[in-house]
Amino acid sequence: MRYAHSVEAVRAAERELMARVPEGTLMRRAAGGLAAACAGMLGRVYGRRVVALAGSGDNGGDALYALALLARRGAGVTAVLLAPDRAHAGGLAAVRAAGGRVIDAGAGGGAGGGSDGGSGGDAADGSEGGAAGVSAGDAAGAAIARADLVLDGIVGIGGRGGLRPDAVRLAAAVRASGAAVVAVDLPSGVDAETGETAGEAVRADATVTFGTYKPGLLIDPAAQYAGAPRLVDIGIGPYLPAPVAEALQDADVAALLPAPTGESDKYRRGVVGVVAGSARYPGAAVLAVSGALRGGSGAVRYVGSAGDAVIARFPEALVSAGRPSQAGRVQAWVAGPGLGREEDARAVVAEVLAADVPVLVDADGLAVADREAIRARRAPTVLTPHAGEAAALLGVDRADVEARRLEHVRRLARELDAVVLLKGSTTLIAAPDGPVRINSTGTAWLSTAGSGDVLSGLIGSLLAAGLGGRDAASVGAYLHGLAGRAAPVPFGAHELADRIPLVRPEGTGGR
Ligand SMILES: NC(=O)C1=CN([C@@H]2O[C@H](COP(=O)(O)OP(=O)(O)OC[C@H]3O[C@@H](n4cnc5c(N)ncnc54)[C@H](OP(=O)(O)O)[C@@H]3O)[C@@H](O)[C@H]2O)[C@@H](O)CC1
Ligand SMILES: Nc1ncnc2c1ncn2[C@@H]1O[C@H](COP(=O)(O)OP(=O)(O)O)[C@@H](O)[C@H]1O
Ligand SMILES: [K+]
Repeated sequence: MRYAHSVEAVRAAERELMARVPEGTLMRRAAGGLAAACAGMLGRVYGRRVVALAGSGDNGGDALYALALLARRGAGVTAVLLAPDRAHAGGLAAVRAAGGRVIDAGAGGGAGGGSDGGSGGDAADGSEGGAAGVSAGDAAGAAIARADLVLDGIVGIGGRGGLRPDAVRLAAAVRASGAAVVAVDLPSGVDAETGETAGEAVRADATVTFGTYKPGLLIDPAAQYAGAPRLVDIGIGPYLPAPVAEALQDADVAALLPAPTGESDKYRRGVVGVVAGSARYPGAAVLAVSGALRGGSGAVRYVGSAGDAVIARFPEALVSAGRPSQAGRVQAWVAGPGLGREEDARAVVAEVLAADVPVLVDADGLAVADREAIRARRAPTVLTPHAGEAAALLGVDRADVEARRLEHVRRLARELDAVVLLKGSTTLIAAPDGPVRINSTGTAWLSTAGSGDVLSGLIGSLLAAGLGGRDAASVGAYLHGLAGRAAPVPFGAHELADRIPLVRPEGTGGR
């Protein structure tokens, strides 16, 4: 599991630990881990050109100390200072002592700002290159253009608002160069708490973060800027409170996935009931059933008007045309995909919500479900809106939900006293309490008609197999995302379910 904590929690834990260890210990640990990660990315350190962009805070300090460590291993290093007067004194001294070159980001030419600290060797010599989008006289731009690796230490968890003009210019130069980019703690310009970006931000290939993940590293759009996130343990773990967000990894999913045992029969494995499709949208029924058949429950019961289409595609489905309450044994229901919003749809959704078993409501089901009926339920309830559906449920604009997804998914979960899975490029899963689960296994190719129907069937099947609401929703989103990545592109939603067995993490399968 990846755990993420708020900036406030990180700062408090840092204070607790700092009171117990010699001064500078945490930054030394952070910089050591950072330098090791950079060395790993470079492969060979000796003779490579490394540039650190250093802001005036501790984030810049981390970058400078790491740069000094790389210089000691033979890299030619250049520190680009955004605020030379306020640069981290210890970090700067370390770079100078290691023979690194120091330049001022704002200087118009040469090794400007009077802070030239000597050359770190041939590889870092400051000849002025012609970087794309960077003026020929710009020493910082030239160093960035020639770099093998750039460390982004402009700003970390102390960042406020969008990047300032100097930083914006450097972020653009970094993007134009072919250098690998490692963000220090966070890509500069992204919001640590929410994953929002205000204007320009640094685009990293990897982010080395300290102590714990920050929610913004795991949530889009910031997650797209972070590249591969890596955690360096600096010892604050024992002082951190419960996380605000978390993300399942393969091992967590493998441990949660249901698999039959010697004593299993189809009823013990769980029967999932699917109420979906209509004369107008029979395909939604087929797609939801396709997902349900791949979740690991023992049987799929379809109830509705699209039984012929379902059975033609999936002969193993148990099909009936009557009411959900007369359909026979069901351990969890999925209601809503393609159901329409007529009176009849309202009635069957109400019937399903009245059942004392786990229920997932999606799509049209969300439009016709009675809020009080949802709130009154005792068995787990999972709602799976996309941003537009969540906006309708909350009575806000879709754009508001999209801009502040974390806030809105939490609010909806509390208002409806249910597990809410908010779909999108990163999928967020919130229960009324506890950490929000973040899933980013998906791909933009999943934005294809009907892919949400497959997801709802899959999650319903996991509910029927016995997973709780939060686990079923997050495991379902995880597998659905991986299935999208495994499918040849472009794909149709009907191709997704067959990929699910191929992407189940190792260690499961019940064999
Ligand atoms: N917590 C921990 O456990 C540990 C934390 N560690 C490290 O400390 C980092 C936090 O350091 P921090 O508190 O000094 O803040 P930081 O991120 O450097 O930013 C402040 C500076 O940025 C500036 N600035 C602000 N906004 C800006 C913008 N939009 N665009 C441009 N500039 C902007 C702001 O300028 P000012 O407003 O003062 O003019 C100020 O100078 C953390 O991320 C981690 O790397 C590790 O060493 C080990 C343990
Ligand atoms: N850009 C994206 N990146 C990753 N996944 C996405 C992206 N856009 C949509 N998805 C996923 O695709 C699915 C779309 O579901 P939904 O909006 O309900 O579509 P439909 O109603 O057509 O089935 C969701 O699982 C969602 O998280
Ligand atoms: K940074």
